[in-house]
Amino acid sequence: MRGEVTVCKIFSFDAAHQLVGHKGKCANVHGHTYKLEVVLKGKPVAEEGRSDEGFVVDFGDIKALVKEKVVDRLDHAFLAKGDEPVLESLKASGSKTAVLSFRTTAENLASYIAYTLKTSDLPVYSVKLWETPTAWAEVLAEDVPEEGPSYRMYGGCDL
Ligand SMILES: Nc1nc2c(c(=O)[nH]1)N=C([C@H](O)[C@H](O)COP(=O)(O)OP(=O)(O)OP(=O)(O)O)CN2
Ligand SMILES: [Zn+2]
Repeated sequence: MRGEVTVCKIFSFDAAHQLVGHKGKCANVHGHTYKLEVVLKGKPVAEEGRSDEGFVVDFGDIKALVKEKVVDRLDHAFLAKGDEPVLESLKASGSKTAVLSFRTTAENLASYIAYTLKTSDLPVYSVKLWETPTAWAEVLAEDVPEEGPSYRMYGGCDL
């Protein structure tokens, strides 16, 4: 739309996961330093003299919300679907886990993050999640179904 601007805030978090049943090495428990790019789109605030004059959303406010809703929940956690053999022993030992109910692919995680932020009052345009320095998944907010990503139809989420 005319006058709109996209802005982006970038985050990073470390997490472990396991793709049970994967044909290759990702069937092992392993970790990633994920990079998360959150892109927002809107018209910059026009009112003169406001603290947020000229901002789409204050980068500091984006940071606080994305940290609270996403990063702090996933950082240094074992990201689980729920069927990983190692999950119960990790929980029993007090390790941080995030049981998401979906297979923890980059695609599903990006969809989960896009839905979480879209339903948190941010004018989200897109979410790009880098799983490795050479592989990412991107979800446009307009492509997230109203009822949420399909995993919500067959499972809950403890976050
Ligand atoms: N479409 C997807 N394919 C794969 C995913 C995924 O989430 N979506 N995930 C994995 C593994 O979890 C892991 O990310 C391995 O990915 P890969 O790119 O194969 O990792 P490498 O370390 O081999 O990367 P290089 O940069 O090529 O060394 C697997 N597939
Ligand atoms: Zn992986």
